[in-house]
Amino acid sequence: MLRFRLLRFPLYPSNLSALSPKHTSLCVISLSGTPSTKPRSQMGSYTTSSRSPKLLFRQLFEKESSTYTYLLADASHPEKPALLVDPVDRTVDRDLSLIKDLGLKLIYAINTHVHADHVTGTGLIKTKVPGVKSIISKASDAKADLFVESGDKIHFGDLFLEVRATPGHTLGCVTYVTGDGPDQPQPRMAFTGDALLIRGCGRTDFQGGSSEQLYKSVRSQIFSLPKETLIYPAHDYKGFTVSTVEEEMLYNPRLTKDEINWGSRMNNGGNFGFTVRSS
Ligand SMILES: N[C@@H](CCC(=O)N[C@@H](CSS)C(=O)NCC(=O)O)C(=O)O
Repeated sequence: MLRFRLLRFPLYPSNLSALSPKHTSLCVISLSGTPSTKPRSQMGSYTTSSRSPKLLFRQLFEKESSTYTYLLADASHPEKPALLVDPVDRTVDRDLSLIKDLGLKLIYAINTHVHADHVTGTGLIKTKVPGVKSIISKASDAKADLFVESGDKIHFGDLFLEVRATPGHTLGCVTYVTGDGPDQPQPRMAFTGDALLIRGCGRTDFQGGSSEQLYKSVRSQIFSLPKETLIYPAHDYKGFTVSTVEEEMLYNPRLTKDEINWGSRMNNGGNFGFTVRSS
């Protein structure tokens, strides 16, 4: 069975021994407090669903790791080609059953990064659905059938995802963004993995993590998208499902900080308006 290399980290906090020495002194951050002082009237009134005559879209949740898996398909294409973003092994049967019910043809199982908190369902899917190709970034140094890098496009029917490199949580993190064009979903949708979470971001204390890189990635590759772009993260721990670029630019308590304040605070568990627990 095909598995990515770094995958079987036990859940926190017992995984610390599996990580590099730098992790053991790291703080665990939990959220509290008000994220922003900016008035809500600054924000446009954007929809939180995407419109496309072609796209079939489902957001699926795995509760033990609080992970979102996303199903996208071109429902107007005769073969209804589909892909899964960040499938989890525990929920593969559920996801494949849904795909069968909807009459879709799964062609790709793709990952935004090598997940430290759960096992990707990609390998299991490949044993259950012959012909499915796994995809991950070249920079992740993981195993897969196909490797992508910034600027690549992943086509499914008439639709496609664009690849944007967003390292920082891990070296190989990428964000997949729905295409820009007449037949593509509007607003665009960004599957940000752990680079950008709703009102948060991925931790940077894992091997290959870099707070400086994460800050630059989010600013240059995600916040540069149209403001109405929908943000779909790989995890949510607070019950959120979707956000927009504009909402996160205004209210994300971490990414609204300037760069100088960001780096040292992220690395040292400093005050982002969060309660910080040192381990
Ligand atoms: N903060 C989470 C704990 C789980 C966790 O650390 N999740 C990772 C993504 S999976 S590797 C993460 O980056 N979380 C963001 C963070 O700020 O910790 C929780 O609240 O349960």
